Amino acid sequence: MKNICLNFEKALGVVSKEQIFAQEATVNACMATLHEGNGAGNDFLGWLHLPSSITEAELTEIENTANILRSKCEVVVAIGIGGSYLGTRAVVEAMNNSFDWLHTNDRKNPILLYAGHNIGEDYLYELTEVLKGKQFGIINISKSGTTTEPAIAFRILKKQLEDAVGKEEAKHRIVAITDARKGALRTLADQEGYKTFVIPDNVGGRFSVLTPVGLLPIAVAGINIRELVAGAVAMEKATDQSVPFAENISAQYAAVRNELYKRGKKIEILCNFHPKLHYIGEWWKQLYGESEGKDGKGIFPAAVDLTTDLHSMGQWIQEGERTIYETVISVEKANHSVVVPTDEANLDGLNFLAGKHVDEVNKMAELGTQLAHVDGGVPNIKVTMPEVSPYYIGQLFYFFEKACGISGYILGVNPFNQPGVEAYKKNMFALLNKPGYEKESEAIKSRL
Ligand SMILES: O=P(O)(O)OC[C@H]1O[C@H](O)[C@H](O)[C@@H](O)[C@@H]1O
Repeated sequence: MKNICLNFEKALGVVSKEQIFAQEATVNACMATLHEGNGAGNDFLGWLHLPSSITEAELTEIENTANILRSKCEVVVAIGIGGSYLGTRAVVEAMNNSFDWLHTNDRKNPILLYAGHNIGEDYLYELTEVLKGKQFGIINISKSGTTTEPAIAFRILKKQLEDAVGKEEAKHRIVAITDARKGALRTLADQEGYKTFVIPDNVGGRFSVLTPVGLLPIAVAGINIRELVAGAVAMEKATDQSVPFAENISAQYAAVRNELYKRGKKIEILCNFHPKLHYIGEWWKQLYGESEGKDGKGIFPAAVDLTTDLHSMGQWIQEGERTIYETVISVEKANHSVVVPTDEANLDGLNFLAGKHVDEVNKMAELGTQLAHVDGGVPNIKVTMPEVSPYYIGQLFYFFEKACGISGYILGVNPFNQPGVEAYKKNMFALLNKPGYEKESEAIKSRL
């Protein structure tokens, strides 16, 4: 098996190779801080050796539970937000057929739907409507067990399920993934007798995709979680502390992005030329946004789908403020084959493409875009994955996680907390008159 690889040749100019390699000692020190566990947020380092510590028994238990849900349900709703949602969706959207829900006959896998990642009344109405008359189950995922969005969705869907199949059967169709001891979801799950999986204390939400948080719903969708984990294990080895800087892609990516940041490149745009990787970008935005955006610092993580967004954001990227750089996820080969047909009339003038694979056209768009953006003053980093498969997505996850830990330490922040997320929650509870928020309610209302 190959590994994903990193190429930053086209990021050079604003910063030189020598300047990047001059960071080797700093990067190695940050890597050591991670591995020795003596830096900020060191109680959240469970992800570091997570892939290689997943046991056969854990995988089997997850697969067995997935099989129960798969045998009982046409639809499974994964409830969760942020780290309890994005990794699953990233894998499922990348691996499932893009028109999955239209494949209604002889389905091998239940349809996976999502809830709890917004507070949309219309979304929840439409979801509850579509579930009427369907055999469905629920995976309720919340590390803290107290997050409002998933809690509201669960309250609604739990009732619907119990009304449809009775309380007893509902218990067999609900799985909770939460803290071992704390939180409202833990209390509820224990009281109701749901099957539960634990999110380890030392794994933060945005680093949790390779725990049952991601593995259970991904397995329910019929995707091979063993390959996903195997890919992550391979990358855990390839980016280990023992691997020198010159060969360590996570170390290099962390160094390059910080060197660009120091030189005024404040925004990183993760680009894909593969529409099915859209949610990889969403997952990556949470990983880097929550890890680095604090203390008045941090690269702003943005993401675009190309060529789609070349027809909307392309102008800005080419000629807007020169504070951006790009990291392109490049997929070497497509999983399927579609060839551009010949057309006798050739009214669209496309016969010069006849006989070519669509992916060949896409690759030239990718190359042309890279050169145009580099010419326009946008440094370009490339992460190449041989194909879109669970194995290489597993590699990609771990590659970005490891680089994120190192990068956060280079930046001088605690990459493993997210104190800023609480501000909106506090205001929302005050505005909603949550018991215990009386003072805050009074204060916030006087500002309206
Ligand atoms: O899994 P939960 O505890 O419900 O948290 C879900 C998400 O929401 C929080 O507000 C955090 O900002 C995220 O880091 C977390 O992934």
